[in-house]
Amino acid sequence: MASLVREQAGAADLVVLPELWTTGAFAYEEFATEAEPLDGPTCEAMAKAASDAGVWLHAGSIPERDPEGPLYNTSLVFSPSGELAAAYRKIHRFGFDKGEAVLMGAGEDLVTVRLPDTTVGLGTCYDLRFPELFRGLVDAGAETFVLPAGWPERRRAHWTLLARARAVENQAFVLACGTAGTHAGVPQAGHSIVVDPWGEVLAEAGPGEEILTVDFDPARVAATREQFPALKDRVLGLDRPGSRPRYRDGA
Ligand SMILES: NC(=O)CCC(=O)C(=O)O
Repeated sequence: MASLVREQAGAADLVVLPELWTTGAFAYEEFATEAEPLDGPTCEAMAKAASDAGVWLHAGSIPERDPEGPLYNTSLVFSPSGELAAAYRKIHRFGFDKGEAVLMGAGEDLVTVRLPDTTVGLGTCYDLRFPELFRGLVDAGAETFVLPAGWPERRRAHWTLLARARAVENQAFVLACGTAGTHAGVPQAGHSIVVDPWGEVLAEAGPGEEILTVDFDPARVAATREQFPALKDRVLGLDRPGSRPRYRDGA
């Protein structure tokens, strides 16, 4: 993975990797054996790859071992000088009563990170189904969402639909990077996708392993929000701390 990142030197400003690529999102038995702390060998290698390539690197997520807590599914962002600029512990764990949902702890913090031209809000895979997370990230200043995933092929229609929905409703870019191949018997969707703030798909990968390259202008977020200021018309603020929605039955 580090050599693939290094190949982007001079070609990309930001490189994005998928979810749990050291194990596979469905290789549950490997989470504990492969988990490592945020100063472990994978983070070290990714920090070095980012600085060697001189790129911002969203290094996807890894199983994080917190010496004082449970495992977490943690996404990592490194600056071009190899600093860990952000770590996001996945809030919505997938699996219902098994897998990640029982093997990992839930993150509690919404995380944004300022890149030179855009503020990035972080989400991971299953998080894509929870619009309130992304609205919270918008309230924290996010203009671009970066979302590593290990999304199964059998729900690929949801992947595309939800990536576009999160882009349209938040008037933000969505950069969603998915694993390809088959992990622990689960065929992966691939189809990494980049959606613009109007909901149009700027680029989409195929089902296999691929490097998807896209040029986008972060200034389009402010322009879209100004030209079609729907975000200003939010009324209920159900997701705002202290808000008091009123519910009543019938007339
Ligand atoms: N790794 C995941 O979070 C999988 C999510 C998924 O399969 C779904 O939302 O569907």
